[in-house]
Amino acid sequence: MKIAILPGDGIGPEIVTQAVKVLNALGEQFELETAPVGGAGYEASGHPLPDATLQLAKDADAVLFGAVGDWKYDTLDRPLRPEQAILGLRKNLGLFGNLRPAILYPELANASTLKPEIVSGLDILIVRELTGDIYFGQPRGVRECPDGPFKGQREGFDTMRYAEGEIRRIAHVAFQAAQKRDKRLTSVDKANVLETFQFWKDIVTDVHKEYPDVALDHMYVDNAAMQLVRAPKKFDVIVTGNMFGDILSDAAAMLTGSIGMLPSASLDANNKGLYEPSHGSAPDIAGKGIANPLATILSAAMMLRFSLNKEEQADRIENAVKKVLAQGLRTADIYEAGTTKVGTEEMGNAVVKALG
Ligand SMILES: NC(=O)C1=CN([C@@H]2O[C@H](COP(=O)(O)OP(=O)(O)OC[C@H]3O[C@@H](n4cnc5c(N)ncnc54)[C@H](O)[C@@H]3O)[C@@H](O)[C@H]2O)C=CC1
Ligand SMILES: CC(C)CC(=O)C(=O)O
Ligand SMILES: [Mg+2]
Repeated sequence: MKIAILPGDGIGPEIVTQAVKVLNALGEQFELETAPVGGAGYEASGHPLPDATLQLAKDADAVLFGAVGDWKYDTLDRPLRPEQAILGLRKNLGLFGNLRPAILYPELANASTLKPEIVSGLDILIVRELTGDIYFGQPRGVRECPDGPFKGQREGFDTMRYAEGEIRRIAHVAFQAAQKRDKRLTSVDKANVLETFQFWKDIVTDVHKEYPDVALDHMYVDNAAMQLVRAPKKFDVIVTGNMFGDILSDAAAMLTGSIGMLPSASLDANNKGLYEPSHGSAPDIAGKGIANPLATILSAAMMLRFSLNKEEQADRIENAVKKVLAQGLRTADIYEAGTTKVGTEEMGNAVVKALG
């Protein structure tokens, strides 16, 4: 089985190194091939998603991705900016289904900024559409404002759009995920304001007819943001568009103690996938050896489960993560008094040791 390893920028290489160590300790015969991506791709060959990196990702059975981006690239033309690499991989590989499970491990109940009684036992799944919406809609750019009080001035604009088929396929992913859980699905939209999301709501409602065993409700995204911090355990599965899912999943990350705990799977129609932590390249802590590698290690577990058909090995990794947390080991982002603060590498080593 071939796995493309794309560490990227910032803390990307630090956390991916730990996940690779864990994969190598499983005793499986994986073929791992590493390639530059993001700012590292730009430095290596003048493009954030070099042709060879994209080809490797296409040829592999799965992709393990770190993170891309650094402030120093923010003035480059947009097509050359590191973030285009992850957007390009998602689009080129057809990875429309993004699963972001927000699970609070009992040992981290006090690491969350919310009261333990609000978050303990939390286990929700955010299903984010990943290849459409305003992140990809055309046209976009900066132009001369054609009308209104600011006519003649420059204006920035983007296009929000969703095709029926795009909504249907992510709705099926979400309903099927809900069927395997508590059979409750909340579709998050902004149908009270946006045409795109009234359409979204109508299509999700139509797809629901095929899943009568799942209870569907609809919620506006502003209310969903509030409910996520007010009573997050009321959710089971959330399905939403690309931008709302991006924002809500960062909020959900804090319910689990830290964004360094939130893994993700980005899947195509055949469960081929890219696996990455939900966070970015964290330039503020890059190179310090303090980043939490657990979201990446847990993403590797999702890779084993969803794309490589190695359920038992996925369980081994997840159990090892539970074990190190029970041992009291914490990176700085989840540290609290009475626990043992460890760095990125020590945390990775502890997970390897706990594999059993
Ligand atoms: N998929 C990707 O590659 C993504 C890339 N980005 C890029 O990452 C760069 C930084 O973006 P930010 O908005 O700062 O978001 P970020 O997620 O990188 O960091 C936000 C905050 O969370 C902390 N953090 C993130 N991951 C952590 C970890 N594993 N352990 C401990 N603390 C962690 C950071 O130190 C920072 O204070 C930007 O260039 C952005 O475009 C952002 C999100 C996703
Ligand atoms: C480049 C961004 C769209 C990445 C991001 O924030 C995410 O996928 O969560
Ligand atoms: Mg994000």
